[in-house]
Amino acid sequence: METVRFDELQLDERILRAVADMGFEEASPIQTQAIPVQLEGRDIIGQAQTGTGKTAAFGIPLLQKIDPKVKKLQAVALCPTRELAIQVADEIRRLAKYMHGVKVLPIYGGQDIVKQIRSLKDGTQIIIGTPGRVMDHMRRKTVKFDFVHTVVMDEADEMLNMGFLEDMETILSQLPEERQTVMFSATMPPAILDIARKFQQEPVNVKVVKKELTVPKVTQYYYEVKPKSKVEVMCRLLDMYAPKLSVVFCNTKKQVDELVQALQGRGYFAEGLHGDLKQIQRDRVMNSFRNGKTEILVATDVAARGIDVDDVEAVFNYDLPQDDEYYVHRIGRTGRAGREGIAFSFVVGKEVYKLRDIQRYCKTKIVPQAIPSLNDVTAIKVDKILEGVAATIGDTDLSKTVNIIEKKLLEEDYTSLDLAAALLRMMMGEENEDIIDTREPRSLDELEGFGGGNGRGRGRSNNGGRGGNGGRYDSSSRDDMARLFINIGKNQNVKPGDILGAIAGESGMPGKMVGSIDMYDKYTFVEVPRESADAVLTAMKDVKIKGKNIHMEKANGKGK
Ligand SMILES: Nc1ncnc2c1ncn2[C@@H]1O[C@H](COP(=O)(O)OP(=O)(O)OP(=O)(O)O)[C@@H](O)[C@H]1O
Ligand SMILES: [Mg+2]
Repeated sequence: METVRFDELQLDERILRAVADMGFEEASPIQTQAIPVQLEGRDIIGQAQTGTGKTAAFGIPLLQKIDPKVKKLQAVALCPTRELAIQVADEIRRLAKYMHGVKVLPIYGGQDIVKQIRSLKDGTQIIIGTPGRVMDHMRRKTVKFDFVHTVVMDEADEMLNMGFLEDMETILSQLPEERQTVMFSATMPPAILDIARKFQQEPVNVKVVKKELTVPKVTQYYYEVKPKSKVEVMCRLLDMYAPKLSVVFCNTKKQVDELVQALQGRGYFAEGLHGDLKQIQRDRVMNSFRNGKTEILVATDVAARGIDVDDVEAVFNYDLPQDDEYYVHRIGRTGRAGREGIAFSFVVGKEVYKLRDIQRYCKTKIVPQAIPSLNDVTAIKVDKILEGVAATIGDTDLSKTVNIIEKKLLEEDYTSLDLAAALLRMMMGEENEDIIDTREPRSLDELEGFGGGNGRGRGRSNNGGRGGNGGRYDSSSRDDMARLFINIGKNQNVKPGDILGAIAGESGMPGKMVGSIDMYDKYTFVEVPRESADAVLTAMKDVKIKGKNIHMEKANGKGK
């Protein structure tokens, strides 16, 4: 991918200086392509892989348009989470370092609103906020949009997922019509196009995602585990790979709390982050993680999007994410700005099929790994202890200790070798029997059928762990299936059965021919045999489901 130097982008000299201070040498591909488009004033939909500098890709042109002398709100950026609002505000502040008189303010719920109002009055030109809090200020008339010329939606698709659609619509409808509207994310599901159509004018699509949605420098492994052994497996991996910082994703707040307890109990520096914590606690945890005191951040998906912490070397999917997109964002917390990273996913039983779907969606390779055996972990531990021994011999005066040992050896009838071995044994901890199955799992590419099966199904030769209950998932192999998009989902109270029923009823195709039905909040993907896809689309043209007129189209790789 062709990139340019920042000084080739016709940027304000003050921004160039700030960019140099930040240590950026070249513009990243998304920056190279998206900055000129925005400088022209065009609306834009920007898609690029995680950690490739989308913040500066919108932050730089936004700043270039700010007039520091005008002490009025000029630009609004919306983000899905508080942590992200703070981070984006920090990055824009760094970029604005030499633009004296530019004030950037993050605004989010849980923060003292009176203080916020005071700061807003103080000539703030740029706010970075969560939609809810921005709405709040709008209603109180403590923000005025008359001079706003730029609005950014960072992680626009996530704001939709979180149900911010109405808030976003209200905010956007209150902004001056003459404005630039900018959207960025690493994933752009079809639903986002509705927003674009509504609020943007002839947007330019800038897409620099390559073949795969995930970053190539992130090695992706998965482990087939039993629910009971997850904690143990995680600790083994933490010990084996010793990542500087890790982010661990769980699907529920309760699981986050439980895992944090388990890890702390085993002596790891772990802290939890989720939506039930008070803002002050969330800030404390994030700060402690950013400065390395907390080595393991255990979080729900609040930390999946946008969060940028330099030394995150590993991401764990302790629970597999519900949606394919989340996998991309979660593992994107490592391998940022060209660094390397490693991602570990745990699958229990038939979740392996879900992971196969994720692999297809990301167009990447998620490689099966055997769980490290206790012997593996012990070997690593021993190596580390012995490295420590060598270091101590190298730089400590041991003469007094040697005296103690010499004396002891004269009194006892064991050798110095026995003594060293005993000390090592004591440092290694108890020797337990390894109760975890540490054989290598099957590769995702070798799986047959559609899942719904009965657990792990080890045998490679017999039946490959497939469902085997005559269910509809068994009818064909997935490559024969076409994926269709429907613009309704869980939020409309629609169940998979409603969609299945409508398709079977309208097209006359037997329900069991329908493959997987993936429901999201606002849309659904259905698989039907490829040769029947057109007939289904025609049959479903003027159909209502649950009283709603639906629209169906081929997914064309969207969403998968
Ligand atoms: N041109 C550049 N050269 C080097 N580093 C850069 C450059 N642009 C941005 N960075 C750094 O790269 C890191 C990732 O950037 P950023 O957070 O903007 O990624 P992103 O594309 O928004 O990722 P995500 O999809 O996860 O939100 C940041 O630490 C940022 O400061
Ligand atoms: Mg980002």
